Amino acid sequence: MDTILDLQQVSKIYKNGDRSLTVLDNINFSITAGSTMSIVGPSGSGKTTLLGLCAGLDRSTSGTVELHGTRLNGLNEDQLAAVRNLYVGFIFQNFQLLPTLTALENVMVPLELRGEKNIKPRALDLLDKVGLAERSHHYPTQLSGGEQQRVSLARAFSNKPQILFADEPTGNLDAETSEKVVKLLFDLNREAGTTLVLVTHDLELAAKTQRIIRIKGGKLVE
Ligand SMILES: Nc1ncnc2c1ncn2[C@@H]1O[C@H](COP(=O)(O)OP(=O)(O)OP(=O)(O)O)[C@@H](O)[C@H]1O
Repeated sequence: MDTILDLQQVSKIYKNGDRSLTVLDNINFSITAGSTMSIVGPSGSGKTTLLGLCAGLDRSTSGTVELHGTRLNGLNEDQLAAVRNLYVGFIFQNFQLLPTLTALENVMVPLELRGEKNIKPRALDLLDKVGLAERSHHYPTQLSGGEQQRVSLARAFSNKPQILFADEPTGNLDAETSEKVVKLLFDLNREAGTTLVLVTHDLELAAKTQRIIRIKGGKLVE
């Protein structure tokens, strides 16, 4: 089986003046391509930080992170962004849609960044997939939390990611919308073979993934 993500002795220390906070302490794990995994643990235990390091959004203080065979340590910002554009989708806890762009334009951004052509119909297709084609011209503030989350999913899908990281994908959603979003995520895994890595407090959702790792006090307890 191919490994898509490998972490060796990864630590993260935040420095604030002369104070330092060790958030992650010697984390080791790897993920098989096409599999599903959840990261669980108490609030403040470092789950979001870990997800950011895995996705190349942030850098570890020590240790190595290898994504799709590329060692992220040592890459400059442009190289990191290129790796993210090629392989990674990310769904943020608070959606992080661009407020001055419509739903459609938000979904078009990764396609533009990849230099692809004929992107409008493709972005519309993706919005249709998440049930929002009719709201494509709405701005984020005109959409409910669940709708914004689905735009954020469509945007992440538009990258055709090899690996999708989702931080609390159901955190702000009602039960019905949450079910729809979870179905979309697992459909993507089944149909496109996208590796899923979820951070969640929802143990029912975590139990749907093939593997669960627990972070506690910055350490991994599997
Ligand atoms: N940029 C930063 N600078 C300094 N400290 C940070 C930074 N980002 C996170 N932290 C601290 O790191 C710790 C872990 O935060 P993180 O968001 O990774 O935890 P979490 O497990 O995802 O929490 P939650 O479940 O509440 O979202 C917290 O104590 C947080 O205050």
